[in-house]
Amino acid sequence: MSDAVDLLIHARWVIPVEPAGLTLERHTVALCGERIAAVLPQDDARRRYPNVPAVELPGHALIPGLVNLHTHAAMTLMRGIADDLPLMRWLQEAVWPAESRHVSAAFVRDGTLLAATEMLRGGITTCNDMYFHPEAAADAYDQAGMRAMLGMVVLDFPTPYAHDADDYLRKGLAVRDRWRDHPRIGFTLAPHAPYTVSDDALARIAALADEIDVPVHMHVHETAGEISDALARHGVRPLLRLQRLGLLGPGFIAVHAVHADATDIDLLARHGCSVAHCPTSNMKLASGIAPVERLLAAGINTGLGTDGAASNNRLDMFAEMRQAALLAKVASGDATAVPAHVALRMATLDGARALGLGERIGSIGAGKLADLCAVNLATLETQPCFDPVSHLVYAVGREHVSHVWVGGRCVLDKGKPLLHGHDNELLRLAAVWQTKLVN
Ligand SMILES: CSC[C@H]1O[C@@H](n2cnc3c(O)ncnc32)[C@H](O)[C@@H]1O
Ligand SMILES: [Zn+2]
Repeated sequence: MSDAVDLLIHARWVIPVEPAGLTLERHTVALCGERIAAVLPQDDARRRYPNVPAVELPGHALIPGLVNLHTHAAMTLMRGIADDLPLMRWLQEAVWPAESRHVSAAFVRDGTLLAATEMLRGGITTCNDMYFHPEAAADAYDQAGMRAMLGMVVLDFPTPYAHDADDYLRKGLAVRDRWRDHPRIGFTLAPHAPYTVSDDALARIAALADEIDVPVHMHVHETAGEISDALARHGVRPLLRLQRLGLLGPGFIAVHAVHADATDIDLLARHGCSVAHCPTSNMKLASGIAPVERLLAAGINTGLGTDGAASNNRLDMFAEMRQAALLAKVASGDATAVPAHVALRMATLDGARALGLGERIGSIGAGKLADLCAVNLATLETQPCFDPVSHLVYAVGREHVSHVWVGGRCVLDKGKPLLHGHDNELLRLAAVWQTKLVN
């Protein structure tokens, strides 16, 4: 065990996520810089490190920082502009027109700062973001102190951000070059969806993903219409088309996978792909229910995502854990489907693994980065507490999050943000954009 320790976090419960099902009572997580040096019983820690600064969490559960495996962060500025519509009407009648009028680097920077603040307050320390102007999003995550994977997005149609697939790729790669050595910012290739990107561009993205070794982040099989349109246009289901174009592999993150039949599940499993399950967005857009228990049974790594704030409308991974656990039971008719500890693993380690970060984040153990979230379980609505994992998934909300660390740096202290934007400034920015969007 390392003796170079600079912070002790004494918690009533430490839930490391790995090994599965373990809850450590009255344990301490000892930090050294950005990493976890040790996890040990509190009495031992107090004896061994009497002079090291300590944070006391006497009624709290300490869990790995939550990993939001799919979002469009800057869409916080469009929260509530188009509710109660199905996906294609939502995109074509409301969201894409609004994006073509308003999205700019400034929009993305401000919207992402708002999103990062919301996410960090809710215990999310890493997100997988897919949106225009990743250079502006990178600035926001840098300022907020959050970890993020940014999509080098590709669409076949022009937007104010880029005019064709080549232009999207060139811009994305230039941003990646500029942020290459940042400790908290990484990149994915992010073709939007099978119905918005051509075979030619997809084949180039597949080759590029291999060459530069980045994950591929893509909406896939979100609606029944996507499947029937693909059958009419290409003669095959979208996932089979993607496989033929060389896109499927361990770095492929299939977002939604709502309409995944046995052949699709077999394809995803055989290629070691991951799925980003977004239960709230899928319910709100009436896209359907992803077959999560069958994905898990097939051994497919499945994380959780919020999607953007215009289709959820919260960036709240406690809500997603609860929805994922409940929806799996309804869909399968089996109350044992997605138990609480599985929902927590999906929201942490499985998300980290999908992003290729499973060795660095997603669980609490010596050597891992200290991305941590403390949840206050000493409240009236969480008494009595027989099992903290049960409360984390079924009883608490994000308002119970008290402390958050990203890479050993405290970004939320007793509910107070330390680094990210000041509330007044964020409120002012949101008001400015609201005025612009209604005009
Ligand atoms: C290329 S930037 C991302 C692009 O995706 C749009 N979007 C947001 N949510 C969804 C969804 O659930 N399915 C498909 N597309 C979605 C977003 O508005 C941007 O245009
Ligand atoms: Zn999405």
